[in-house]
Amino acid sequence: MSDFVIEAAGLRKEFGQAVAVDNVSFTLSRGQSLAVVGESGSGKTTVARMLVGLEAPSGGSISVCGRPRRGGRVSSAERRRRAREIQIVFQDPYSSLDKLQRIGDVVETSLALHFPLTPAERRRRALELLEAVGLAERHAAMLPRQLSGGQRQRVAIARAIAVEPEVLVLDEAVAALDVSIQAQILNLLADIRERSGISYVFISHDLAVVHQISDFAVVMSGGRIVERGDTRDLLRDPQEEYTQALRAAVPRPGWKPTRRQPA
Ligand SMILES: Nc1ncnc2c1ncn2[C@@H]1O[C@H](COP(=O)(O)OP(=O)(O)OP(=O)(O)O)[C@@H](O)[C@H]1O
Repeated sequence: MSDFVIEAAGLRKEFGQAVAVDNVSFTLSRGQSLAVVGESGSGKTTVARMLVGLEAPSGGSISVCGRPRRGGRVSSAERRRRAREIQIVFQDPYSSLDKLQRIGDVVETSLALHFPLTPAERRRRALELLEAVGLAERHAAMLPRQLSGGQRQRVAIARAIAVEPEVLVLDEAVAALDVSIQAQILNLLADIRERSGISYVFISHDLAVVHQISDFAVVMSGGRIVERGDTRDLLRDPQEEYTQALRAAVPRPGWKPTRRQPA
């Protein structure tokens, strides 16, 4: 069996006349964390959406866990199987959480789709998962609007890891959070990876964040990969002007964070 959990080869996506992604190839090994980095409009989100099947490639191929992903209609059993392989967490979990669904039920619904558990077992597992992302039992009874942006992002992560996927794609998953909350979520993700051996594809425009979470990075500009390598090397010694410019935006010691708008 292939050691790669993701093999993307020659990926391309056209929207009408516009080419959003052009000849993008990379692999991800089990337990690794790969960053896809680039400025706004570089094609990162389109790559993420193709990986999880939300967008069909115009060209190229994607294999997840050694199985080629083909477009077209898929059975619900196949959809469930794919969900066990790869999950995604978006920038703003609020829009992907049902506003009327209590937090405990969000996680339980995810479990119910994938595991034959009794209601009591499911409840227990949901509480364990919430605890694993730093939420308490009392949060289970709350609605999304009663939580902070950082707490909502924890719920989205709990819902995704409930499925025990091989790969988690995080699309600007900490971009809307305060710097201190970002750090908490990044630590949480690092813990989860260490405990479970999950692999990450971490999509971000922010090299400072990427530095903390990924082993390898690909740098995208205008839909193409312009540079790739070990994240530390890329940050220390970027070869491409574009990467150098991205790096220039990384905070240095003494830099004072400006508060971002909460999600
Ligand atoms: N559904 C769509 N229809 C038409 N054009 C699209 C669509 N989705 C993305 N694009 C275009 O494809 C290009 C890449 O967009 P994409 O969202 O992948 O970039 P990005 O690097 O993730 O940027 P951002 O961080 O701002 O989302 C952009 O020019 C965008 O306008």
